[in-house]
Amino acid sequence: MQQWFNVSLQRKISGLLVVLLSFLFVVILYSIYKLKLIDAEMHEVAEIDVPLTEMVSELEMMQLRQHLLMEQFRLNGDTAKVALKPEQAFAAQRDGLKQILAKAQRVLNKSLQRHQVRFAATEHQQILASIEQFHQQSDSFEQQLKLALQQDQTNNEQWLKFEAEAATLDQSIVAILRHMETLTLEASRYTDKHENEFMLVNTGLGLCAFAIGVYLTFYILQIFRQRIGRIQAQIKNVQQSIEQGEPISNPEFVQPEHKDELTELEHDLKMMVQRLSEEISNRQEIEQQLLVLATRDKLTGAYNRHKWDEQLRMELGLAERGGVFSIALLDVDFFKKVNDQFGHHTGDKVLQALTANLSQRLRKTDTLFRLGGEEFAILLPQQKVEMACQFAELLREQVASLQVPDLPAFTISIGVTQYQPQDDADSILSRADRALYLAKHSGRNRVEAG
Ligand SMILES: Nc1nc2c(ncn2[C@@H]2O[C@H](COP(=O)(O)OP(=O)(O)OP(=O)(O)O)[C@@H](O)[C@H]2O)c(=O)[nH]1
Repeated sequence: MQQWFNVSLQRKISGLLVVLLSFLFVVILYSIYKLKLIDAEMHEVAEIDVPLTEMVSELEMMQLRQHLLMEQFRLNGDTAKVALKPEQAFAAQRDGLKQILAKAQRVLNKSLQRHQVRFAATEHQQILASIEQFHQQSDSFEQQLKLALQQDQTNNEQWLKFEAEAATLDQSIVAILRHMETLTLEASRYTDKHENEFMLVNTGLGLCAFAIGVYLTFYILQIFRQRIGRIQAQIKNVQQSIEQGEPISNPEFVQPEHKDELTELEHDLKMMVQRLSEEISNRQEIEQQLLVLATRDKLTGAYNRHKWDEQLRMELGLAERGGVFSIALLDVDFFKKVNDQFGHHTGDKVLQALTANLSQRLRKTDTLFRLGGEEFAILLPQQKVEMACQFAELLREQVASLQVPDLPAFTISIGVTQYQPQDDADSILSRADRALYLAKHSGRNRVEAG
């Protein structure tokens, strides 16, 4: 069974069709066999039972005629009133009777020899034996009647004896007739029964074949619908992910239980979806890293000069339409000494500590940039110079009081300026630079506005 699931789809469908066709083949074979049987039975009825039924009718007629004859002879006792003499009348009667019985014997003998009698063959033989016996009784009766008539002994007593013997013959004939009738009736019932069986079984088998066909069709359609549905869902998933540039949500990857063309296709598609999902995730990660590299300073993590230029241009654009903003330029005091005294590595640590401290204090809208060396800038949107100076003073104080283990204390000087109409990137930066220069030359660890 397990192997069957692993064969190709074409072989699966072919297998199911072979099952269905085999079933239909059996149904057809059964029908042919049953039809032949019924045909043989119909032949038997036509060749045996119909002639026998006709003979039964003829024998009944003969019997009636014999009764009439006997009655005539008995009542009249005068041979002149009937067309034939009694012995002639009985001989004619006997000949007719014998002819019919001989015909019946021929039909039965022929059918028994040809093995056409399928039903109750022994009973047919019994009929033959009864007919034979009747012939003997009839011959004996005829002899006695002939003798009695020749000796003219046809008195009442004699007629009563003949009547009794004729009644015995009658009974024999009646027994044969009833036997024949019973057999023909049972034969037709037997044929009817076979026909009904044939109809019933064939209808049942036909319905079974139909049910199997319908089941197989729906089974195959269901398999296709499920599998193709899953493949379509995966393709849709991939399409959405490609359109949105997002990794594929929950890409399932289940090892297929059985192998055929569709499961292999499904499996390949899932592999492709998984790889695509990984590639999209990797690409996003790389894009994120590139973005960080392009906009952030590697040492401190603050935004770099490139980002500063971009943000400053944007802020200038907004300010030209009526906005306001300030910038603060800040520089570590005597940083060269830190480097010289504690080493370049400690100098780096100082820059990192400064960045971390400033970043903690900034508002969400403010941004810190490292412009180069130990020089930093803060962009303060919607801030006038007074507020910006107050904020810069706060930052300066906090840096001055900063104590970081293994790092020397350090201070910063800050130059603050506000956007002024007609400002561009260079002019506003130059003004801030001049303010910083002033702070440096005024003793450092100071905030100056420009
Ligand atoms: N450790 C370290 N030092 C740097 C880095 N960038 C620049 N410097 C050093 O910073 C020092 C700046 O020195 P100066 O321009 O003379 O300024 P200063 O010593 O801070 O003096 P003032 O600014 O006048 O207070 C130089 O010695 C540079 O080598 C850096 O990324 N790391």
